[in-house]
Amino acid sequence: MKITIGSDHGAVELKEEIKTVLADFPDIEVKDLGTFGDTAVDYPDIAEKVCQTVVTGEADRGILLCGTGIGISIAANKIKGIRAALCTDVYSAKMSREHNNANVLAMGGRVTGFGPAGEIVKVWVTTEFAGGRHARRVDKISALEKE
Ligand SMILES: O=C(CO)[C@H](O)[C@H](O)COP(=O)(O)O
Repeated sequence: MKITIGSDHGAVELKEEIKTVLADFPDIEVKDLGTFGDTAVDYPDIAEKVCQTVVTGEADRGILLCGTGIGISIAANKIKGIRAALCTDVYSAKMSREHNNANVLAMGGRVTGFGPAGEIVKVWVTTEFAGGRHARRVDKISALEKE
């Protein structure tokens, strides 16, 4: 699985931690689109860069981080084809895959600690979409993009 990751300046350290967690998954290839330092950047720009790789198929999924995860998930969900889930707990992360087929995981570097974030990422990358009744609902989300 190819995963593109990106953060604003509010979550650079969490991004590094998540890359360490994902390094334990031999089948996962991670591409980091930044940011890489303390200099402030605007989270919609990062959301756009990462989400473009998902909608074009260059990446299978994306992980987006900002201070709270809120702004970057709002921005991501403006992009057609993106289903970004802001997660602060393992159960939501699991359901975001199983029920919502989320193709982007968002978290907040100023909200979620390294330990919980690692557990969230692990379950998010290993949980498959359940389909069935959930597919009908996800299709209805896609239909909303056309309205
Ligand atoms: O969480 C965020 C968006 O939801 C951003 O990381 C946050 O707004 C950045 O703030 P600042 O420029 O004060 O570091």
